[in-house]
Amino acid sequence: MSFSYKNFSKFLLGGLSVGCVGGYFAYKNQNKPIGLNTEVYSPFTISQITKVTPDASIFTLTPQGSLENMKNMDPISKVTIRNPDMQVQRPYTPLYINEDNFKFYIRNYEDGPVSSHIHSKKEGDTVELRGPFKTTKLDHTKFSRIVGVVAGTGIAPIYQLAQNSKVPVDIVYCERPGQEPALKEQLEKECPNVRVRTIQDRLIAADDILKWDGVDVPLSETLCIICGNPKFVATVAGPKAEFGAKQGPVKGLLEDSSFGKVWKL
Ligand SMILES: Cc1cc2nc3c(=O)[nH]c(=O)nc-3n(C[C@H](O)[C@H](O)[C@H](O)COP(=O)(O)OP(=O)(O)OC[C@H]3O[C@@H](n4cnc5c(N)ncnc54)[C@H](O)[C@@H]3O)c2cc1C
Repeated sequence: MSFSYKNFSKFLLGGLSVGCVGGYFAYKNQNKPIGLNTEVYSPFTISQITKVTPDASIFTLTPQGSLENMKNMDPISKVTIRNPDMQVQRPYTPLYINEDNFKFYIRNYEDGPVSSHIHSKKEGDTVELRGPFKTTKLDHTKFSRIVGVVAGTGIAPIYQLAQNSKVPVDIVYCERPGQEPALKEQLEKECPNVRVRTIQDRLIAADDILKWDGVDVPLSETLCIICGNPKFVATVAGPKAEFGAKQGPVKGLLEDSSFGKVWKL
């Protein structure tokens, strides 16, 4: 078979087209952000901001790159968000995992470099995320009931866990007087296994955590998770050890409780 000039031109043209199309996609992919990953920060668009309290909002963040690492996450997972101007990062807990976007409940601290950075943004703006990371090595699946003792945005990790747990979850939710216990009704509506007890106008007591009606799971099979600022955690279960992820001994209100495990987040 002779290979004419005409055939050769067709061959060359075909090759060039394939090369161009391949090159275009390679170029396009090269410029597309890689999506959520643990190594580098990746851009997310703020697709919605919903004000929940005067100083806290729910931010819906949509990845500008691949959705791949948004799936198959285990509770409790977190990501870090950074303020690129100051090179400061902080952990945040998505309320829902394994979705196409993240919803975060974030409180604004005026002197806080990362929370104020996020709150300075408007819908359509970009923030940078890295993750996902496991928040704790605790295996919650070993327990037949979970009690969450939370303050303020400490509701976020328990919210995520409750969404992904089939066992009963009883939550003691402490908020400042006059401050709306955000997400309470939403959580109870979405999760029939969840009950929320709110404490706003007084200090939390041991009975608030221990005494619930209609419980048939012994405390020895119950996991108690505490999440809030360090002072709150110390009041309920004693301070966490200062270095590393060490729990420190159980003190405070739960010192004499017989929970199967007490875990400070
Ligand atoms: C595992 C994990 C998950 C978290 N998830 C969330 C989340 O989903 N939503 C959320 O809003 N926050 C969450 N946080 C807290 C968050 O990481 C930051 O600490 C918080 O947003 C403040 O960061 P910042 O850089 O703005 O201020 P910082 O520089 O950290 O602090 C600024 C000021 O605010 C005070 N402050 C900071 N945090 C608290 C607090 N919790 N209570 C009282 N005073 C405080 C500090 O004492 C300081 O005066 C989480 C923390 C951890 C460890």
